[in-house]
Amino acid sequence: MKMDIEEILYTKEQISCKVKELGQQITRDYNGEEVIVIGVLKGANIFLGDLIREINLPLYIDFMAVSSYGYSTQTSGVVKILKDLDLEVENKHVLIIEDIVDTGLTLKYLTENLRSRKLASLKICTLLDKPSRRKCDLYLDYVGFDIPDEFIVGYGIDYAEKYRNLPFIATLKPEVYESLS
Ligand SMILES: O=P(O)(O)OC[C@H]1O[C@H](OP(=O)(O)OP(=O)(O)O)[C@H](O)[C@@H]1O
Ligand code: HPA
Ligand SMILES: [Mg+2]
Repeated sequence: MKMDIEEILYTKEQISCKVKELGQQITRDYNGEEVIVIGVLKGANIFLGDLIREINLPLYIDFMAVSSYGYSTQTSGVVKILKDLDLEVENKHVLIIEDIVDTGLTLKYLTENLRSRKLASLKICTLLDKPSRRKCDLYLDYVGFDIPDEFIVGYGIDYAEKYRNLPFIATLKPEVYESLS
């Protein structure tokens, strides 16, 4: 996989430092309240695993699976719920954990869906934000890094389901996309 990498944007150490910072900020802001974190599968899985161990609050974990990118670098724009929550979220503080916000369409859909469930509060935490690509209005409560308009992989994030296990965040060489498209 190493030979597919063009540039490392964030190393394992830089990610770990940012995850600690986010965890501390979330711990302070919720002030001892119980929180349900919702990971958006599959991309957020690794970030969620690291982040929750930096959050010192009574915490419950659930997951939702939605998909819009499939095997492409372009969103289909159509978001489908593939797996819904197991936990009851009415009157609960809910924190959505995402790996990356790009067009924002995935989270726009998810937040609208969750808001109808009478939560006590709803916030979003994303490790990466690509604001230049946004196609809708979306407020992000916690953001790790703002990134430029480049397709990235690693630390849970895939291209055609590959590269999720890279411990860093990186761009791929152009020929990798050509060979898979
Ligand atoms: O802001 P958007 O343009 O909607 O893109 C962001 C979403 O796209 C990716 O997920 P994807 O649908 O590829 O599924 P995955 O998490 O299983 O990789 C990523 O993990 C975010 O959930
Ligand atoms: O930059 C990206 N990389 C991988 N998956 C994605 N889904 C949205 N943006 C991206
Ligand atoms: Mg993906």
